[in-house]
Amino acid sequence: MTALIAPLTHALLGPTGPQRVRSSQALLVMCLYLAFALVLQVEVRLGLTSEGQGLPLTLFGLVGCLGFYGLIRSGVNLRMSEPSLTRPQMLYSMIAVAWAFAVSGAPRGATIVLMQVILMFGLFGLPPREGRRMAAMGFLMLAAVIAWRAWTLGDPDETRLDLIYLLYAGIVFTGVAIISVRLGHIRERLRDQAAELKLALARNQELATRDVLTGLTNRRAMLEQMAIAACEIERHGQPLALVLFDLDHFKQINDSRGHAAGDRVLQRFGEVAQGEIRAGDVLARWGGEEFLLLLPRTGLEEAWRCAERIRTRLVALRMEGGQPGQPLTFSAGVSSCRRMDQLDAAIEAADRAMYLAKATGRNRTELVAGPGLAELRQDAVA
Ligand SMILES: Nc1nc2c(ncn2[C@@H]2O[C@H](COP(=O)(O)OP(=O)(O)OP(=O)(O)O)[C@@H](O)[C@H]2O)c(=O)[nH]1
Repeated sequence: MTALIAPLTHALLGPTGPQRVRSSQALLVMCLYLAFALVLQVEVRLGLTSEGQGLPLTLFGLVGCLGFYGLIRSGVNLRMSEPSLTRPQMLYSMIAVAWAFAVSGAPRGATIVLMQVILMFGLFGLPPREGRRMAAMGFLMLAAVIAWRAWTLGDPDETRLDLIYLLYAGIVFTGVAIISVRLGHIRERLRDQAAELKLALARNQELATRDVLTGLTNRRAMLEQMAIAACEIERHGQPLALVLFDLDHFKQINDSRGHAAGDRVLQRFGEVAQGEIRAGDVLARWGGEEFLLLLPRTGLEEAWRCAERIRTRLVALRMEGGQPGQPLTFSAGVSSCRRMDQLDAAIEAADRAMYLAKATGRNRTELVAGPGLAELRQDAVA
């Protein structure tokens, strides 16, 4: 049974998404209309409405329902300024109801309820002002039909009754207009709350992924970024490189010039390094005075050059370092990773290389092992 229902639903409503919602609403309106046509037939059978007047109205409604469903199901509505077709559907239905008021005999007053149902549909799909405009239009349609009836029938009793119906319609439609204003306020509040929530989420995301002092990516977010970059290796086959920076003699900056000065140095280093890397690279504050640079699709040599570029730039700025008379410098370790499962080992290798740089005199960039380092260094100096 379910095997039958799913393709049938798909054929009737189309794939999921806004178009399916529109198709199902058009079908729902068609069902309501069929119920209305049935009641109209009962009126005809009971002799309250003439058959000659009931049939064209039934056809009018049916053509409208099928037409709107066809427009939506075929996707033609997507080329229109209002793909939901709420306004034209409402107008069409209101004309049908006004027509029903014109041709129904004694039960015509009940058609006002139908007009109300149509306006209620509009409450959800239209802005409040449009909803009010529709209510006014419904009222005017009824008034026009009543005027036409008074003109053609010339029966004062019927006209008096019609005017009473019109007054009731006025009350009902005013009520709908008031509800539309209230709904509009609720919708506005919901929109504001959704915007605030979005903002709060973005702020939370920022707090969760950024280092408060430097504004750089924090350690937790960096781990995620590295995992993503490592996954990418498997797709395009190019390695990723890591550079771990540790500012030299940083403790002495704190000790001699104070913690706030140390903070400013950390911030400044972040800015300088950030200015020297490519858009796809990620610089993170890894710990106290340690920074980790992730370079996707980059080999060891290129990463080493990048670290040296940052070092040259930093030294050129001649920021005051921890040692008296010496500029701020860093020691850095470079490593790379060619497989996802090598990522932890690559972080450790960068750490070991950084300690090697410290141990061999600071203010330098090291690789833990591997050939080519001497040549790299010579190239960099040249
Ligand atoms: N101002 C400031 N200092 C920090 C922060 N985080 C860590 N530190 C300090 O950074 C210093 C790191 O000192 P050490 O690990 O001894 O290293 P160092 O003095 O840079 O010496 P070497 O690394 O051997 O060159 C410590 O004094 C920490 O208190 C921070 O957010 N702000």
